[in-house]
Amino acid sequence: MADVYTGAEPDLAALLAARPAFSMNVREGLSFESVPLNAIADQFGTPVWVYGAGSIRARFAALKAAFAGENLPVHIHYAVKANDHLAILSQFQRLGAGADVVSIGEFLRARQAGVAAADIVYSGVGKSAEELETALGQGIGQINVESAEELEMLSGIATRLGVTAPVVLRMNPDVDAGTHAKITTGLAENKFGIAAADIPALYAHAASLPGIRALGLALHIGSQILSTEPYAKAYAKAADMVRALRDQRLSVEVLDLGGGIGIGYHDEPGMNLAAFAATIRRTVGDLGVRLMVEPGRYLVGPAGLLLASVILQKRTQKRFVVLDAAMNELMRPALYEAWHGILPVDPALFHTAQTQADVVGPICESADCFAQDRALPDLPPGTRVALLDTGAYGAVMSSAYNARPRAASVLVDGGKAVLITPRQPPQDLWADEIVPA
Ligand SMILES: Cc1ncc(COP(=O)(O)O)c(C=O)c1O
Ligand SMILES: N[C@@H](CCCC[NH3+])C(=O)O
Repeated sequence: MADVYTGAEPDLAALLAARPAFSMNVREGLSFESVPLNAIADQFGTPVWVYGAGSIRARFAALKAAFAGENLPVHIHYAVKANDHLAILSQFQRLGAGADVVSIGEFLRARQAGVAAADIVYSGVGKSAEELETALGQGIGQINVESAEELEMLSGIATRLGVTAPVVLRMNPDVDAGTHAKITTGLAENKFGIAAADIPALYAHAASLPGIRALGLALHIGSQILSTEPYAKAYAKAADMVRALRDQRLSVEVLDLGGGIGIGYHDEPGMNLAAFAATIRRTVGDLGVRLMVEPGRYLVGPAGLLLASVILQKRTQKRFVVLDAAMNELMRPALYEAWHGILPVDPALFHTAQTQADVVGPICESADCFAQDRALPDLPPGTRVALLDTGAYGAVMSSAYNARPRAASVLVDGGKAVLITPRQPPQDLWADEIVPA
């Protein structure tokens, strides 16, 4: 194994060691699921999103195994918002996952990828009448209602269509998920869900409304949750609510436990899946309800990377590494000050002395910065870097800001890379714009 690379600086080596889908070879450089990233960049150009089907399968299997370890029949609904590419959705469809959607666009994407309407759950604080009508018309499996107003609207639409809407009420448990303020959803001050105090009366009302079948409760307290503690608190409140509803002789068949399972981006450990499953069993395992979860980030975050090339390095008061990828591709650092690992693809670069650098894109915003004061080797123009753990909330949040066309994406499976989105020709950016005469 003489050509396996072992000489990286500690931080780079630790990033690599913690990610089994990556390997470093002195001849081929950094590979992802056995495909050299330089070969992908040579063939498809940069910036390019790279997703790994093997990683997706392994992560789905690990989550299923954790539930099986607790003897818990929990159905997994993949949260489409994390990565809505049809190639990714069809991976989950083949694995037997349902889908969790928050717009009719996501619903139609999941349908297009072959997910049965009955296996789709629809959440969101502002579903339009048109969206609800389409979802009901296609026989959606579950609508997670987030307000009394939405419930009335849905009852009217379902009655008009002559169908029964399968409804779950989303309870806001007022629990702090201990995550970034912009991605916490289960506090009373957040816009999501229905206050716990209002649930009993609204559930009883739902059970009596025409066109509505009240199936149960849902909750989702936030994203990138790293400890089981907030889950334990929220799920205990949900269990109390199920019992209270049953005491009122209301039928509760479903409990949707939401998503939010966190991953390790830097040196923090990701969620312990066994502990998560044990928390579910302990808090809601004996309710005799159909349990479901809606993870997104956990399933796809580490299964993707953004591959970029260095345009140039410049030095003012500071050292800047300017990439051909920018905040329009990956918004998380600008939006949440999120930390993403950055690995050089060329093994020779691992040897060179590291100095502090800001890694930035070409966009005219100082927020267009992927990393500040990051210890990195010299990165000459044309060399490639991988921005790690960007399979979730990466491409889905990208924009065309600064008239930057959409980057290509590639799916790696069985040691082969296949193009799944071509790079957008720049002229497509204005192809559907109308200039009045
Ligand atoms: C209702 C709902 N379900 C599931 C998810 C998926 O979250 P995550 O990607 O953190 O698992 C979200 C996003 O936070 C959500 O709002
Ligand atoms: N977009 C967020 C997660 C939001 C989850 C959706 N409710 C992120 O990148 O971390």
